[in-house]
Amino acid sequence: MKVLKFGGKSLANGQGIQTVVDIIDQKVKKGEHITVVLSARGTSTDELEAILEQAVKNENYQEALDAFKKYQIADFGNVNFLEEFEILDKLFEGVSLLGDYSKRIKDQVLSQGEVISAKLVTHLLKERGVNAHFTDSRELIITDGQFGDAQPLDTLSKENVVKHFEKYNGTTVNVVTGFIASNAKNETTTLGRNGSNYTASLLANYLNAEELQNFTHVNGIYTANPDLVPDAKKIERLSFTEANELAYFGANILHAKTIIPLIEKNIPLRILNTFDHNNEGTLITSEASEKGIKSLSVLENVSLINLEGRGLLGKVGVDARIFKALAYKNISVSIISQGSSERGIGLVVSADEAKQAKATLEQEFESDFYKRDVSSITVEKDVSVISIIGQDLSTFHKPYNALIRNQVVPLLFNNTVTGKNVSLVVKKNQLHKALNVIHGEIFEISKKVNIAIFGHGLVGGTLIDQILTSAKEIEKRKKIHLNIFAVANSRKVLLQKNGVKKEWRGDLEEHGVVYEIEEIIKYADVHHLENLIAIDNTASKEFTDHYITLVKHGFDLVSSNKVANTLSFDFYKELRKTLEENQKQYLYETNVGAGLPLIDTIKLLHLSGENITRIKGVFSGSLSYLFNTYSVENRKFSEVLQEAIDKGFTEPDPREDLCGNDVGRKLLILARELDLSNEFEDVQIDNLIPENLRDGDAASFLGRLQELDPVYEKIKEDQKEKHVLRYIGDLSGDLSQEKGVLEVKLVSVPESSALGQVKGSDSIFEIYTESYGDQPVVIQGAGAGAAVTARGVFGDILRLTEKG
Ligand SMILES: NC(=O)C1=CN([C@@H]2O[C@H](COP(=O)(O)OP(=O)(O)OC[C@H]3O[C@@H](n4cnc5c(N)ncnc54)[C@H](O)[C@@H]3O)[C@@H](O)[C@H]2O)C=CC1
Ligand SMILES: N[C@@H](CC=O)C(=O)O
Repeated sequence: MKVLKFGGKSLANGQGIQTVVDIIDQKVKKGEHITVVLSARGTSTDELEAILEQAVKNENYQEALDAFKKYQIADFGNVNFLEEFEILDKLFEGVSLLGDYSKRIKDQVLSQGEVISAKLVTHLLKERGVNAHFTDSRELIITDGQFGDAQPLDTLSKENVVKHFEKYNGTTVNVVTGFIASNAKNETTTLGRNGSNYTASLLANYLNAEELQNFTHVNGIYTANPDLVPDAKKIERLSFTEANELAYFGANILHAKTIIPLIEKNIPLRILNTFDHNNEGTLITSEASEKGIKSLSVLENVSLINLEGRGLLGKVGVDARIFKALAYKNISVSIISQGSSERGIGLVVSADEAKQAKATLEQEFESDFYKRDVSSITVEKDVSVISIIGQDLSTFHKPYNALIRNQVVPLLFNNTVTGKNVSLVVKKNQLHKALNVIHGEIFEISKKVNIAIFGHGLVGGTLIDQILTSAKEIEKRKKIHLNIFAVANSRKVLLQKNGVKKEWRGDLEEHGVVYEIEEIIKYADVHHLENLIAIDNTASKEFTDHYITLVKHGFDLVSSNKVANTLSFDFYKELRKTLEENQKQYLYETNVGAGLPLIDTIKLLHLSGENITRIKGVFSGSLSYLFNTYSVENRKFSEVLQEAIDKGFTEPDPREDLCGNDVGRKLLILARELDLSNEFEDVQIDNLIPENLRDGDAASFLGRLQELDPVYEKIKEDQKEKHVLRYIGDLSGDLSQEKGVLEVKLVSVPESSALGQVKGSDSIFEIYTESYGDQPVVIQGAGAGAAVTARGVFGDILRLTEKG
């Protein structure tokens, strides 16, 4: 036989109650032998309790009582609830007159909810032709006399149940009231909250059921509450021991006491969804899962009490006094943690008891305050407890580090030695983010990385498209979910917390809003977005002003923009200090050599103690293309320059390349990687723009490109034979000193030399070091272009996700 238990939400008016009847009917038709245990319908128990409170205060409860009755009758006018309604009328009237009620009376009131529920379902089943039998559990389950939370007397109860089921067996479906029972004097008692589940597991035990099916309104037990963690996954199988841990830590679908009768007889428990027939739910058996489960549970509405004092050190019995004083006031402590120095003790209590707990402790430690042994007792009101069940300390660093990276610093944490769980107290306003961060870290579910992209021109736009194209594959291979939640230009931003789609350009036009950087930060905060990365694909100085703010608000940074690394050395250091303080990263591999792995290589060589003595080469992709082509082809300088612009090799303002600033910046960035403290002003630059063309805006300059032609024709002609022009950067001098020599210049080199061999838009970097001697490490390849640069930025994003 299977025992089926239906909860309040399943039995609510409308779809619920009809579905419950359908489920039972179908099982009977299939020939299954079943027994049904029911809770009160909808929120009946809470409503009856509220009416009782109104009655005891002599308030007008009639309206609420009428609403309760109306709900119960609803479309079921032909079911007779007169007896139950009369009982309620009398009980409430009495309570109202007396201005008092006992737990005994309360049990009588609440029990009507289950009686009405079972009576109704029995009636509806009979209408369908099912041989249903209303079974009042008060005639079966006998308890001690403790009203409100009675304990079943097993031998007697079992005898009654077995006898009853012998009498009503075969095709009969017993529809049993959950939650309620009676004592030896035949008075109504109740089994406490979750009592209906308890009734169901007692029946399953007494009747040696093959399975207990608990029908709820959720698909089973999840790795975390899906309302708080959208990525939460259903757990297919659990062991009773694991379920017990979950039950203890607030997974209110289970309660420890309801599992014990099942464990005793090894009866599987399946948690099912009344409203989703196709779902197999979660199966709980005595078999331990191989890997051990992990799950997150949350205690909300708790407060953290902190007791501090130097004089507590080594004092005997402080904890005992805390517990005793609080126990005396019936205040339960869910977590206690104390430093080895015993100077501070933190304890978690229910939020509504925090004020009383503080007062109680202040009274208990009054003389210790006087002696200055205790200095303060404070309450942190808005906190929550997250318990990572199945977590031991060997791998706890992973979720913990992820929390810190996301700027969630737990106020307190503790673990059990054998129970394999770690609990963390966090500020309530960080709960949502903390849960999602931990969840992403401990489950083999994709870790979500939330990206804000600033600048969607050539590089930025290509990057967005590259990410959207590869996102699925990356998620499959690396379990990283790249979510672009913001795309901004200098005027507008498109904000989509679940990620922009391939139509982002049109969406930005249509739904983009004017913004300040603070609003993007706030958006990420309000939507609890974790693992934040801001990408700067602008060429803007103004945007770099936001870097420090972004880092302070938990963003890692990636930039193709070179400006931030070439502002004053003071800013350079301040940014790095802020990054360190906030444990954030800043990656900018594309700043020099676009997608080439240059910065990483130099960093590694330098960090490993390799003495870099000189770096020399063609640093600019656009100018490489310009001079490589112009040197060997019989074309006008202006024509080739326009081609470089059209191919997307130049800066947004091409004069930045031609005036040498772009190469100067790259050189300075490399110098600073070697710990040199040069400023931009230290770079000696050959400006390729003749003086008469330097003033004015970019558009007017582009209109006068032909004026460059005679200048460069002469330079080309003045070269030695078999020589070509190259615009190079050169970092030299004694690089062990504070500053190096940084030069950017146009040179004529033999076409057979390494520099002379460079083709297309390739950059070439010769890195001279002590160990490598005269033979430099050479890195060569495409040094400009939207696709390679965007790919380089993408690489930095992936590097960051791996560091996490
Ligand atoms: N093109 C290339 O080969 C390479 C470019 N880079 C760098 O990539 C960056 C982007 O270059 P492109 O895409 O070619 O430029 P672009 O001019 O095509 O795009 C720049 C974008 O930045 C936006 N923008 C400007 N100021 C902004 C602000 N304050 N806030 C938000 N958005 C702002 C503009 O609206 C535009 O969408 C530059 O810093 C460049 O130095 C780096 C390596 C190679
Ligand atoms: N304009 C730059 C682009 C890469 O940094 C270049 O030409 O190299």
